[in-house]
Amino acid sequence: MVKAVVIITVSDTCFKNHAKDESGPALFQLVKEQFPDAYIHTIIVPDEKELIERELKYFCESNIDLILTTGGTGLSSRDVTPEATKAVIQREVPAIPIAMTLESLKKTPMAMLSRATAGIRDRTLIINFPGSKKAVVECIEVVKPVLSHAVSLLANDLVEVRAVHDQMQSGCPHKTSRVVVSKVALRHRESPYPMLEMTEAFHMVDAVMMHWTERVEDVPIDQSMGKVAAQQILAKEPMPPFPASVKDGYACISWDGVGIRKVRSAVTAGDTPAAPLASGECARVNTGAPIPSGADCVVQVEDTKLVKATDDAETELEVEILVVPQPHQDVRPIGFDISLGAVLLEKGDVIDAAKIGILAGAGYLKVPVRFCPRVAILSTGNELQEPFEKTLRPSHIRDSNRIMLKMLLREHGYESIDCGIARDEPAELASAIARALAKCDILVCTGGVSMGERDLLKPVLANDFGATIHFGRVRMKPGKPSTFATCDYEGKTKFIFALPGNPVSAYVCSLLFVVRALRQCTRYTSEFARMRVRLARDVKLDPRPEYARAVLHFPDNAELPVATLLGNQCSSRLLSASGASVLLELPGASETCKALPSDSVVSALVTGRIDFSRPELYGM
Ligand SMILES: Nc1nc2c(c(=O)[nH]1)N[C@H]1C(S)=C(S)[C@@H](COP(=O)(O)OP(=O)(O)OC[C@H]3O[C@@H](n4cnc5c(N)ncnc54)[C@H](O)[C@@H]3O)O[C@H]1N2
Ligand code: MOO
Ligand SMILES: [Mg+2]
Repeated sequence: MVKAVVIITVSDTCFKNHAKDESGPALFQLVKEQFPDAYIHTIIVPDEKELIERELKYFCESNIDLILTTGGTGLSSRDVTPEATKAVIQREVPAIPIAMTLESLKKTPMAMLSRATAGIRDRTLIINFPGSKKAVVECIEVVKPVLSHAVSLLANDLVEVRAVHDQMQSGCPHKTSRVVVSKVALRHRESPYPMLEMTEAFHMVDAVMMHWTERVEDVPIDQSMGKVAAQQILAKEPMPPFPASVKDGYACISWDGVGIRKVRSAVTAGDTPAAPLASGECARVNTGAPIPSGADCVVQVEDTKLVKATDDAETELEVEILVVPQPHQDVRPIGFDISLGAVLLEKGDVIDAAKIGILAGAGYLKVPVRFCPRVAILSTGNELQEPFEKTLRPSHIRDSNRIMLKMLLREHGYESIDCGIARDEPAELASAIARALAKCDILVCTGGVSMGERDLLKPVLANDFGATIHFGRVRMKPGKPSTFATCDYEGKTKFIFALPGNPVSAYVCSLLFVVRALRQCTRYTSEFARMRVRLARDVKLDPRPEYARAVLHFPDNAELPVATLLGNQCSSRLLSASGASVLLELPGASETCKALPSDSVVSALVTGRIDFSRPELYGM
């Protein structure tokens, strides 16, 4: 059955003036008569090969059964429709243009000058028609009898392909999707997702991720930097494990006082002392060397005098102690630095360089830390190009979200896996998500969560992955369509934060949901530090509670820092997050309060750095 048809008029003239298009509307009428229940979409494009190709591919990937083009099949240099078609089809159907040409030749020899082609891409049949209305009417009559059957054949093929794919690993790169792009006129006019308050959304994430926050992993100490200790660690050895000299000098018996000592032995660091000292004897020792038994103090070399040595001066035989030694002087007793059983790490401690040194010194090679989930980042959107691409195609933008989120997570101490860009096509989204889920515990994707007909994230998650959408809207600005879902993938629970595509929304929601969740998993507290600040200027309130990006100033003698918003807070304007130290928690507007005057005190979440290297920003 033919369910969806696209008619593309290819003509520079009609593109400039849609009113001039006669063959497109004629085709529309004829298709409508034959398939009254089909969804029919028409567009006009100029005679540009790349553009035609792009549109053909786009509609082939959108579950369209039949694409009919009209125009651009002649001999002029601008006529490129057959070339564009040949570039996208995988198999030609040569008999269709032959049949059309044979019929047209009965009317006019001009039919010889049409280069129309026909072919198949995936499950879509594409047929070129000439540009004139008369030719279109004649040609459609020729193909009419086979259209329905051809489309059914292609659709049946797909059923088979789907069955094979369903049996295959869901990580298959060619995953098909159960989501059919619905007719745009039938889309929701109201979001079906209830709007959660922020606190409800946080509670939901906490509750759903709770069992993860208890997970612990043992990591080698050199990979534990910045992680949080998951249990108390006690010293299993004292440090030092022997009484050690603090100075380079002579280990003595303090009771002997000042006077001449026989130098009995020499002990450098790492040596084992030979014999115990007797009264009147000393042992030469170095810093860190063990004190021989019998000795109870060390006299530094500066407080002694050489009395007698061997002729070759290789060995000291006698020294004089010049300063009265005190018992225990310059000796670190066993366990002086760390006693046996002392606490090396408390549960919840953030591991730093010194702690790693302590663990190494105490013989710990691994340390139990809070488990850090693997995070993957995926951008979605037909309009997205890679930042490194030289030229920007028409109506395209560069993907800024992916790298921004990667770096934002890194700023907060978390690494992530880059999963590229997926187009807004159900099958492509499904395979990109499947590939990402295979590599991660938490998937962060951006785009495609709002109300547009190409916003397919939620249906793809629900239908293709059986995901539970815990929330799909939150009363917040920016970030209203923020979505949180979980699904089982390859027997494991995966957490999905599907964030809005607007870059600022992605930035703020990543902080408030993703970084927060990661902190909850990896630390014992998820909260950002909160501080009270004064508004530098009046602020108009949005109906939704707003997270405004701001910098702080610290005026002399002011009791609170002063916050200045980083310009226009529109959710597409990433400059408003550039250099932000805090997110101001502005309340939603009420009947009685629609704005906050300057000097009002509001709370601010410290989500960024305070850059003191730019004093002009901070009023210093
Ligand atoms: N009828 C309604 N429309 C919209 C609503 C609504 O409630 N009703 N919500 C608006 C809000 S709020 C937001 S936020 C956006 C969220 O949009 P989506 O998540 O569906 O994202 P997209 O439509 O894919 O893109 C939105 C915007 O962001 C740009 N974008 C997307 N990805 C990237 C990227 N990786 N790098 C840079 N820029 C990106 C994209 O081009 C769009 O301009 O929906 C509103 N609409
Ligand atoms: O909620 Mo949207 O993120 O304002 O732009
Ligand atoms: Mg959208």
